[in-house]
Amino acid sequence: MIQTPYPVEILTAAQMARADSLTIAEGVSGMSLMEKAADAVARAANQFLQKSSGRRVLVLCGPGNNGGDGYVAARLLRSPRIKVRVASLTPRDELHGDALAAASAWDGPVEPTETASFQGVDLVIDALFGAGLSRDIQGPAAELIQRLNKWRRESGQNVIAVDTPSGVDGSTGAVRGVAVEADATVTFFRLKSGHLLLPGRVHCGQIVCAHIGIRSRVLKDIAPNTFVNAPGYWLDSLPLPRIEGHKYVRGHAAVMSGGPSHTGAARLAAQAALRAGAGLVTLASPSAAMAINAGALTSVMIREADGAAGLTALLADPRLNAVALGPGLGVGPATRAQVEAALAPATNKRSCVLDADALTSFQHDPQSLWGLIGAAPGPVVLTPHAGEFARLFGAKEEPPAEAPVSKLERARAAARESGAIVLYKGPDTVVAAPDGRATILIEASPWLATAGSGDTLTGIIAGLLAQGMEPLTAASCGAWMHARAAAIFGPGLIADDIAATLPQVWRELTPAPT
Ligand SMILES: NC(=O)C1=CN([C@@H]2O[C@H](COP(=O)(O)OP(=O)(O)OC[C@H]3O[C@@H](n4cnc5c(N)ncnc54)[C@H](O)[C@@H]3O)[C@@H](O)[C@H]2O)[C@@H](O)CC1
Ligand SMILES: [K+]
Repeated sequence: MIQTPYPVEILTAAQMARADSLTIAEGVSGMSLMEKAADAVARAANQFLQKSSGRRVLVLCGPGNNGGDGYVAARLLRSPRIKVRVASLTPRDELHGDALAAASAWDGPVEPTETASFQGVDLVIDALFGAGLSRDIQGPAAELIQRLNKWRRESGQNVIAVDTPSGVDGSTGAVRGVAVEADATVTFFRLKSGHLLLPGRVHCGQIVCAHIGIRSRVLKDIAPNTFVNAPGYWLDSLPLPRIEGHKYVRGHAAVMSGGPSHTGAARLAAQAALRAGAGLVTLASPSAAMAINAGALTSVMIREADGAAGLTALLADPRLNAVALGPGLGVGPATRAQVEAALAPATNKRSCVLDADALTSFQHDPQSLWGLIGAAPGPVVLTPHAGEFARLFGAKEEPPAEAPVSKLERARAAARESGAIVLYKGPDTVVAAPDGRATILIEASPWLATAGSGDTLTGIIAGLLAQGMEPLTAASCGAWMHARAAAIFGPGLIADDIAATLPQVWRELTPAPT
């Protein structure tokens, strides 16, 4: 069974500060948290040093408690075998609180960072800035980070970041001016959104989440609403077929096909819906494309459905409980009419996934789509990529550096505005619900950037919705399965391979028969 290496909740910097203060209020000292945090950093450093047979460590300390972690890690790491140097951005007499206490407990020399040399260093610990980063990095700190990144690239040696790579905003993943490129990042208690959102994620390298004595029960007070999109979040609600079940219990999904020269996208989606576990999948095909579609299908059923009227007639069957449309449909009024048919009020609950052309067809009038979603007979999932997202929700200009708005918050706002589950695609796919809950995908594969990959994702989600999975979980699980299949298949992947690899993903997720 696949294990998620991280706890499921994701915190903002403010929520993490609250977790700290609730813990301190329970009687745990800030210094004890710092000692444990530094111990986790020292352990990670030791692992790197063992692998590289390195012995010389340089710890770069900043002005706050992140720097404090650095001083403690330096003290814990130093041994007859391991030589540790400390360089600080700030003179010791300008430090306060736990950081000052940590610096005072370090009895070795402290160099100014301006003149600190990387010559002969095997490993650098970046303890410059963590959760307290509050503005763009400039001046001597920026020059130091540039020098560090250059040294890392040229020497091939490793960098471990404490809490976040300095310069990465822990909540948004944005680079504030310049940011450390790390091989590993050791964070504490829970991941922060900036660890998973781009570009922060790329700066983090491998992420370690260490226990430092903060109890999980503080989360009751904090009530986080962002989660790691990995099996830990949705495994319990994964629909599994039952021995006494039959195909109708597993739901019936419909996918609308485009015209004769645009049929492939819908077939990819339909195939993926079946592989995602829907009991039955029907491809709704315009009459002019029937021969082409029928000749290319086996387990997917086919029904003639011309335009919106044809779709309405098909959906009169109450057993069709999930419908997907968009891939290959074309942008324009005909597609808008089909979306209206799919979202038309009905007595049976029917989920709907809208992708690609079904979204772009509403680019000049998104309000009318929000109206349809509000009246729809069941949950609606929108799956825009960055371009479609900008067309539907406004191309929000890159935010000013003072207040970066993350992909996570943009997806959340979009879900609130549209009333739908919004799956904002990318290597850091975010899925957000109108009630504020959101997930960030942890599984990623560069091989997913291939034609038809999005059509497959649409189908997987439709297949999971057909089986009755709650929509935020269905969209999240769909995105994860899609990325996991691509990661398993790897080099040479084309969209057809994603559905073909889903059985392997299912095997990883389901308990072995006993
Ligand atoms: N009790 C706690 O709160 C714990 C905190 N821990 C560590 O403490 C860190 C947070 O500590 P702090 O809140 O002191 O914050 P930081 O140490 O991340 O940074 C705050 C300091 O950096 C300065 N600063 C912010 N942005 C700057 C910029 N762009 N250029 C130059 N200076 C800048 C601030 O003025 C302040 O002096 C965490 O990241 C973690 O490493 C850990 O020790 C675990 C326990
Ligand atoms: K750091």
